[in-house]
Amino acid sequence: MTPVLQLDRLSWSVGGATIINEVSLDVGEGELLAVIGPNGAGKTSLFNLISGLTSPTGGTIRLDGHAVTSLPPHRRSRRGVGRTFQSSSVFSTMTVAEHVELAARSAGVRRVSEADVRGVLARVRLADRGAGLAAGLSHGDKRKLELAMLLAPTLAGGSAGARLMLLDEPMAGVAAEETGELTDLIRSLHRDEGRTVLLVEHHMEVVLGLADRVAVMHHGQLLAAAAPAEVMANATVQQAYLGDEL
Ligand SMILES: Nc1ncnc2c1ncn2[C@@H]1O[C@H](COP(=O)(O)OP(=O)(O)OP(=O)(O)O)[C@@H](O)[C@H]1O
Repeated sequence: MTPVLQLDRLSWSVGGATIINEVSLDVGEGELLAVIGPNGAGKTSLFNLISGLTSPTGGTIRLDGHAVTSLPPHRRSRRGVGRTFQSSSVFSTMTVAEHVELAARSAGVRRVSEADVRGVLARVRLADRGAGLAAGLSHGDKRKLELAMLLAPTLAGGSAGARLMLLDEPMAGVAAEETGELTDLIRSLHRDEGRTVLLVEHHMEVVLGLADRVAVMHHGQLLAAAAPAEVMANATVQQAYLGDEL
């Protein structure tokens, strides 16, 4: 089967520095791949390249076998690439439901009913929070809202929403007691709905609890991509972490 995502010698240099250095990686349909690595390894930069926020200076990106290397972010989003960011990005003056509606409309959905919005919010366990301001949500619930926004294109029979979800540190800023539920939610989007997930995460218990495979970045290079246990036992990976005193 053609991988959902294929990176071939992907590189990105800026101001004379090579930030991403010839990364080649295939991600299969329905796979949950965690991307780990010390601070500054290039994880977010890799997400920026895959989502189209930045353009590579070398190599290619394929989605479902088709080159998307030079497509702008909104065209990739229409092909099912959805992304969340390291810091949660909600609008303080908008309600929770309005966020979902906005995400649906910007994905081209014309008619958005209250029931549709409630359905998406229920999917992320925020069913009773729609009328409240997003600013009033806990960090964990803001993260759930961001996931709801990735699912929003499903409204009114639109597309299936993000099939390839790029989640950049979804546990950042989330209270310890909320991480379990958020982890369950990500697992269910992956296992129950078959969505392909790339996850950048520093919490190793979350990575080990979720990932089918772990990719390790270091100084812009891909050190390893393998089953979690294999990666943890890899001497080069251990050296990369110890060397950076993580
Ligand atoms: N636009 C840019 N211009 C110059 N350097 C950049 C730019 N974006 C990122 N970098 C540098 O590239 C390197 C990788 O950054 P990136 O944010 O991708 O790392 P990361 O692995 O996501 O780190 P963290 O775990 O701290 O979030 C860092 O040294 C960063 O300073």
